[in-house]
Amino acid sequence: MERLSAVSVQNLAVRRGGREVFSGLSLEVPRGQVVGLMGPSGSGKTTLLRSVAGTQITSGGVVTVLGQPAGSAQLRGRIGYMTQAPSVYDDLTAAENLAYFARLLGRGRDAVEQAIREVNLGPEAHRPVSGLSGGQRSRVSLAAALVGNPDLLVLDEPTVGLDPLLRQELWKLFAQLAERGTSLLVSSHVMDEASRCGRLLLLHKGRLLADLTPMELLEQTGARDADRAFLVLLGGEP
Ligand SMILES: Nc1ncnc2c1ncn2[C@@H]1O[C@H](COP(=O)(O)OP(=O)(O)OP(=O)(O)O)[C@@H](O)[C@H]1O
Repeated sequence: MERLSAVSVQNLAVRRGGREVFSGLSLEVPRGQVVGLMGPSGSGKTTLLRSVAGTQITSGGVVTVLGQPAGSAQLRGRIGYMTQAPSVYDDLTAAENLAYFARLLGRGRDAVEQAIREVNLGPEAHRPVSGLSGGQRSRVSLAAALVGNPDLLVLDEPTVGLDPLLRQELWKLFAQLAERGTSLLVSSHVMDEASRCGRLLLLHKGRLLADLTPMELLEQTGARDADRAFLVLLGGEP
């Protein structure tokens, strides 16, 4: 099972700020699919993504990423991680940022140009990041995660602040990347994005509530849409 998974989480325990976020969380992220990590604010999505990226201190359990322990040096360059806060240099242009990250990862100019094309940045790529809109900045961060052509993309709410057209374009890009064999773990609290995923992991209060396809989510709950389905899974809790 583990060898076939992009990510395998077993009995993960994490405490943050003296509070238990996870106590024995286990789940698998299959390879070559867009897996949506869904759940309300505070359910633990970011904490799980940090654990996968190897930036979260854990207090128990095992997280295996592409067959290696999370955070190990061999994974550098094989994972692209886009955090919620933009993680690029404000005083550089998008293209300069990407050239810098590409150099760190041993990639050339073509990787920079491809990443700019993929996130549809266009002329904004040559303006300092400080002068870009929120949506443009988040696309620069996404391009920075893509520039190493990683096997696994870990994206923390990548579509927040984007207009519906851009959101649609990005979900199309995610599907194309998965078709090429990239594994994607994408968090969102917007349940209508659930239908765009190949598989869903639903988190609630640090527990895995469901691991299913969008179709199964609707079938199993009898709900008309993902928003209502989630409420049904919560037992009618608002
Ligand atoms: N820096 C921190 N210090 C202490 N506790 C934190 C910290 N960050 C998050 N937490 C707590 O950890 C729990 C999980 O938070 P997390 O950010 O992983 O949730 P989330 O599902 O990503 O939420 P959101 O959708 O709002 O980003 C929450 O109860 C939160 O209060």
